[in-house]
Amino acid sequence: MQHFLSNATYYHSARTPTGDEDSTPMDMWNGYVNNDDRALMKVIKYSSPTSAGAECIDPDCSWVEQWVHRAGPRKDIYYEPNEVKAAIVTCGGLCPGLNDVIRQVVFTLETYGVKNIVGIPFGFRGFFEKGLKEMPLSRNLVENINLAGGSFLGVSRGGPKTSEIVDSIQARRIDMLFVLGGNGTHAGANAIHDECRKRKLKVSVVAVPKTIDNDIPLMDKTFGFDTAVEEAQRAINSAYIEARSAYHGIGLVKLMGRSSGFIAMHASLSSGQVDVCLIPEVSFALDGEYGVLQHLEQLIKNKGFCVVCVAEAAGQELLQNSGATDASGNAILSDIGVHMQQKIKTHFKGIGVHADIKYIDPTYMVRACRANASDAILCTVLGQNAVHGAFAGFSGITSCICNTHYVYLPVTQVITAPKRVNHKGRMWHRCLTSTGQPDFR
Ligand SMILES: Nc1ncnc2c1ncn2[C@@H]1O[C@H](COP(=O)(O)OP(=O)(O)OP(=O)(O)O)[C@@H](O)[C@H]1O
Ligand SMILES: O=P(O)(O)OC[C@H]1O[C@](O)(CO)[C@@H](O)[C@@H]1O
Ligand SMILES: [Mg+2]
Repeated sequence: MQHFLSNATYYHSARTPTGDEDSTPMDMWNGYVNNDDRALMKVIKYSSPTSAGAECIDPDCSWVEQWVHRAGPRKDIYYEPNEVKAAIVTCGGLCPGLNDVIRQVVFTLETYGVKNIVGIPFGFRGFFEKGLKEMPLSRNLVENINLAGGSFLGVSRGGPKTSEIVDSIQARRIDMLFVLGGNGTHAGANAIHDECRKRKLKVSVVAVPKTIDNDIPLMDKTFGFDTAVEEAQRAINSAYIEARSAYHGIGLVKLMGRSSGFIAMHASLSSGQVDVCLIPEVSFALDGEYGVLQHLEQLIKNKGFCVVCVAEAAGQELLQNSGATDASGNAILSDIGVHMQQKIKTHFKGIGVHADIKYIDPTYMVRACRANASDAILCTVLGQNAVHGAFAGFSGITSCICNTHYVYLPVTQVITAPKRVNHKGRMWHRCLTSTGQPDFR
């Protein structure tokens, strides 16, 4: 999908180099990314599949180069900016940085010369629900939205069928659709892209990977994850202070993560205050000689207090499952935090040892805040690159960071399955070294 219509005017003349900055002759340097530029996805050569965290394509783990499109502005662009109508939609749950991305998408579109920019309110529902009107967007309007958390456009789960969304895209004459969301949203974006191709519509569908869960494969991280970890750390710190100050204090913190334990693992690592970290990727027993409760008993005996961090999806096999799903079809989890709180209380009562349990569930607090510095920068780059990708004529891509480089990945590649913590990987083992916890099996 790359038939170039015009030359890009993305760069301001003030940014054109004077010729002094480097040795590239003035007439050759243009500051644009070449269409054939690629980034290497993986840089470690594992000599054996038994190496810690090895990700091998072949059984013998031979080196396979995987190149991906480098993101950034192209000299030749596919659309006439003044004819473009661009729309932005934010789907799924909230995530720090949504407003930063919306803002950068608007800024970058305007820099290209796009005048018709709209926001679709409340996720994919905004394409369908009567009474939800598209919101005209401009630099002036979005100038300060990054100062607050949430989504300026609103979010939602569930919503219309793909064909209805594409009917709406067609009726609204949208040329570029920027879709901000997690794995569900990416599946939605892919379905929209496919339907547009089927109908031979010239629409660029470009996603930006958002989720505090960090569960989208192939990329270093999703925006919002760092901020969520930082906020989660505050909850752990409070649990630590409460536990440390109480006689036989046990601080218990439950952290979000629908199907993966990245937030729990990273917050445990970064806080350095956690004695036991439980994630869904590693099964554990609560009862018995090698169970968590026995270990807590030892911790209380030996150091007088302890802190436990449990991911919300951990230990689901120990609980009754209602089978219920949310509007997007995601399973509704049973509450492992409350379950553990009760189990710990009962256990210590049963052995006649005093224990003071302080349970903290920060829930939405880790994601309803504004982006921290590192996420704000990531959002800025991903948002700008999303627009460059659309102008380059790409569709069905996501703007992300791989192996520290900014790239475009085909959406189809990132919706295969949610990324999960590798229990044989170095990071999980670092976490175990830090907490000092044994295997609970
Ligand atoms: N397989 C799918 N095909 C088409 N649309 C989908 C699919 N899965 C989810 N969606 C749509 O994508 C939107 C967001 O999905 P979902 O609620 O799962 O959030 P998400 O993008 O995974 O973000 P979060 O990380 O917050 O859960 C919803 O409106 C949902 O209807
Ligand atoms: O926003 P809701 O529907 O309450 O969903 C909560 C879920 O969303 C997330 O915050 C992001 O996927 C998960 O960590 C959590 O399980
Ligand atoms: Mg999801």
